[in-house]
Amino acid sequence: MKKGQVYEGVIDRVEFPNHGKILLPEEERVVTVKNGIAGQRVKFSVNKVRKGKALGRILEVICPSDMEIESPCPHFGQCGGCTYQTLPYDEQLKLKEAQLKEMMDGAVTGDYVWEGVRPSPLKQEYRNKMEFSFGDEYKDGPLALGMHKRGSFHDIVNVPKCQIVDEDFRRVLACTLEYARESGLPYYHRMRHVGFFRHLLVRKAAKTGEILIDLVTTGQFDFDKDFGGKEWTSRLLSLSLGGRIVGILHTRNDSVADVVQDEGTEVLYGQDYFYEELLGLTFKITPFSFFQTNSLGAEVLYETVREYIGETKDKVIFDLYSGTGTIAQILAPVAGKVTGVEIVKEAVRAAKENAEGNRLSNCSFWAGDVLKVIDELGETPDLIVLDPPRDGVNPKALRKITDFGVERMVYIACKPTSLVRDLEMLEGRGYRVERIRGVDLFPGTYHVETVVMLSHKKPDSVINVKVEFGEGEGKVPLDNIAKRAAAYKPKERVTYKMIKEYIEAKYGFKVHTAYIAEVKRELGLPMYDAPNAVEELKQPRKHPTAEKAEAIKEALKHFEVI
Ligand SMILES: C[S@@+](CC[C@H](N)C(=O)[O-])C[C@H]1O[C@@H](n2cnc3c(N)ncnc32)[C@H](O)[C@@H]1O
Repeated sequence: MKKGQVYEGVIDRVEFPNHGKILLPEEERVVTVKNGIAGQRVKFSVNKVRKGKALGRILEVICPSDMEIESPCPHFGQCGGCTYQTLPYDEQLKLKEAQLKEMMDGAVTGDYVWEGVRPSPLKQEYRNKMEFSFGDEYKDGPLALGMHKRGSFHDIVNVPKCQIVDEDFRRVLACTLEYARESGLPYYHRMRHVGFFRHLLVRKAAKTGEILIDLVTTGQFDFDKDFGGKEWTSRLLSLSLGGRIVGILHTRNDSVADVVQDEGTEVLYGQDYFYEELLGLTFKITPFSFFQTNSLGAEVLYETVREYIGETKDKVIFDLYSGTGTIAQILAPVAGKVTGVEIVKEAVRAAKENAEGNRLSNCSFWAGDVLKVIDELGETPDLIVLDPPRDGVNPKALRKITDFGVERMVYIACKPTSLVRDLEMLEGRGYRVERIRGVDLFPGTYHVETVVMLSHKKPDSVINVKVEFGEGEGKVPLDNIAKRAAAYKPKERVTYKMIKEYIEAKYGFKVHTAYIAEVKRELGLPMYDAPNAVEELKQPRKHPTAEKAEAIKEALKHFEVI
């Protein structure tokens, strides 16, 4: 088998997140392809070959799987947003259940109660937030506004009929694209760093119907004179929508990174926030703070948290990685006190305002990194809820969290592979997994939320053992203890900085963080995203030279990462 060769085969199964496995017995290989469905006969090309494994790319689906239906979305296949639009929803759930259960069975050592995956109340039109990108529809235009094409970091596909958002999103999208095309201004080219249009952020609350719209551009053209921001605003306001526009904003972003970054936001109409309701409470949401993107699904998720945390009367609860304070406020009415910790200041401000608005006086919120802030809180929790970003919890922070020794913890994970890593440490530190339930907040895609209830193991009985240390019969030599302690000492997390410094000292050249990330990704190692990255990273990946890739691998070996 060689790189570039084309084969045909049937996808045997799909492993999390979207890795289809094709068995080729004549080649004695399993080829992994992305975004397929079990049972599909596909034509694929081989991209990489390594020992018994190979990576391929689907070129064509020759015969669909028996399970498949016609996609409700006409953009499916071209658009990089969804993976499973042609799978009936109950099959999507079965797939997520099987994948999640397999991962959890592999990660948890004892018995636990597996509670399946709860469906999203809405299968389509469920998102309350969408971040559309500007680009070229074809190589030389015209201007497009939509999603990244599947497998591409550059090309944009227009998605006027996107099915995971409702008609209001589609109308705002169409109106903005039409107006942007009329203006004749260019989109911001991420490689050449020239141009104007970058992203369109649309948020709409499922319960209140309030809509917030934010156009993100560079400062390379004048927003009023060249683009005509006022005219765009009045066109939006004249749209006939099911919901109500409460704010239209313009955010300037001249940074090179291809994520939405706020370098100054101007309110063109109304206000720079909107309100959403969850489980009877009201939340003020600002443009850049985290809020679950499926409001009705979030209610199912938070109900699970409330059920898993158990008896909370008079208890002190820590809500770590608290975002706009949703979980803290949902638990506060039945708890003694809840303390939230969140790194984004804007989210913390919103959380405090929200708690006031919801008349909850037993919540407090602290801005900062969980790793540092929990040392400064000056209180000890009885129960802990953890809802970390995609990378999971920093191992040093997890150590401190487990040091509290609370009786029960609830861990919410949006990336099960990070959860698997953290469960190993939690079990190693005396926690036992009691219950696990998935909640599907992202129909049509491979993403799934996982909620885990953990309890601290308490001894059933205590036996007193007398041990004498020293040399001689019946005594335990002291150096044996030191050796065993060294073997159990947890490894320190290896940082990008350490790898860079090692390589510079040994090889005399510098390596970019993105190169290290690329090599780690290639090796299938866990990745640590930027804490505040907005959803998916859309920057083109950087590829190191062979020499640098080898140096990085050697450094990873040196630090015992591989
Ligand atoms: C998955 S969200 C959970 C938010 C919230 N629990 C909710 O349901 O809306 C994770 C949150 O962790 C925050 N975060 C990321 N790294 C952090 C850190 N080191 N310390 C504190 N918060 C962090 C992010 O800004 C984000 O708001």
